[in-house]
Amino acid sequence: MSGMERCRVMLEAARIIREQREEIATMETINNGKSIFEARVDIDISWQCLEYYAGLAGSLAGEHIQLPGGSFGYTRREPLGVCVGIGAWNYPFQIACWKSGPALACGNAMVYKPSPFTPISVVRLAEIFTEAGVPKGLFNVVQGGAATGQLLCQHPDVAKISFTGSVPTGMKIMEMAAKGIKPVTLELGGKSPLIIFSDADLENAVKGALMANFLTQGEVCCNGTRVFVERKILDTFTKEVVKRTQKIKIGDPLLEDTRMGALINRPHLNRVQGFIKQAKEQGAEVLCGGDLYVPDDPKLKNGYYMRPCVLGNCKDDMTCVKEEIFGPVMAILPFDTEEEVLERANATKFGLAGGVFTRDIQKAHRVVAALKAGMCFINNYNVSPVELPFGGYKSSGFGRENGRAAIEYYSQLKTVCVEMGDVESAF
Ligand SMILES: NC(=O)c1ccc[n+]([C@@H]2O[C@H](COP(=O)([O-])OP(=O)(O)OC[C@H]3O[C@@H](n4cnc5c(N)ncnc54)[C@H](O)[C@@H]3O)[C@@H](O)[C@H]2O)c1
Ligand SMILES: O=CCc1c[nH]cn1
Repeated sequence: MSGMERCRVMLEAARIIREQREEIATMETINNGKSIFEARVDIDISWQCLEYYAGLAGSLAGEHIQLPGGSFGYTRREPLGVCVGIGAWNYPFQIACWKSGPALACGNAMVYKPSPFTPISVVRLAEIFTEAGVPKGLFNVVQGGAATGQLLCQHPDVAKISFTGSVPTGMKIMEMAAKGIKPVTLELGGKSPLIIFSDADLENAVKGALMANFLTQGEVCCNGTRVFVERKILDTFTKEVVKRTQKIKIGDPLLEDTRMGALINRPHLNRVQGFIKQAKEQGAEVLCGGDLYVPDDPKLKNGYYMRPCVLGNCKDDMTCVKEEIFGPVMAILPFDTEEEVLERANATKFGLAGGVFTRDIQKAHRVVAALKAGMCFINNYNVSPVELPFGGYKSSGFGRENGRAAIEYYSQLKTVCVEMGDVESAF
């Protein structure tokens, strides 16, 4: 298909998703456990992603380069072939759109493997693509776990792998990709810093800290889980954060007013609880939450719910400050100077995201320029406009999703050199 033809099909897929927003959001809530309120936002970002790449599909082009003597060259932007997408369980539908959007826009096929913990909604995406006119077999869903993922990565017909998941799995994927000389995009974990200066708008900074930590039960890769607060406002900020955290409505994720649903599964809930226990042993203070939550509704009593947790008295060398918890656990850390906080913010193996709240615009830009992270926020956190590239530095991975940048990762450039004169032979 031409770019414009692909554009039309993708726009139709985006339209169907938009039309079926409620049904898909409900499916995603059941799939993952996140609140319906949030699932709707995920679905909106998903159709916006397909719309965005539909828009780019028609304008993909190479360039013409004039050479001496009337000769010239040109480049063609060509698809890679069959791309494999492997997704995590926290944003099942959205991750599949972030991968399939640019992949299909560039003319590739995709075989997608969702996490076995959230197998459902991606199947609906495949059906929607077919309804929209995507040729049969162009977007395929294969269910399974690690073994299936390995088979896909090692398959000789696979041209590219795009992976979203943990750092340890990312390493394995990269090894397999290396053996097949396959390009790979790795969207991995994080332990991102959020820096709150004393001149920040306190109301926005508090809202930002909650957005940075408690969406999707805290199971968000780019969460700003290390909240550095300038000492002058530590007490006021902490009190306000704790007050609002305690008000978060936990429970049945399908209810309209629920803002925090259930964690993904029992082992993960136990793991998160283990981090909190260890934090206490290492001297952190639980300022609120951290315990299990049992909803009144008897049918939910065995659900994987916990109260969102704010940890005070944290030190940089504590496990809860160094490791990705991937649950609703915020660590608050005081700081005194810009120089000091930057050094501490960057002292991590991860580099996915970072944020700063301040009214001083020069300071804001200076700080984000110094942060070693791929996705930085000024005076907000965890918004995901599809127009902006997203991806990590350091162990958080490489390659970018979203924005024009993703086109580079789903296409290859062919150069054609055209001679308009005679061959000047050396022989
Ligand atoms: N950077 C991002 O955009 C982003 C987004 C969401 C989640 N994440 C990260 O994902 C992690 C949580 O997700 P998870 O627990 O599903 O991660 P995971 O690494 O356990 O699994 C991710 C996917 O990889 C598959 N997989 C597991 N082992 C494999 C192997 N050996 N070969 C091929 N595939 C394999 C899984 O079945 C799943 O589909 C967190 O670390 C989080 O930060 C990152
Ligand atoms: O979990 C990390 C951020 C994200 C959201 N959608 C896809 N990735």
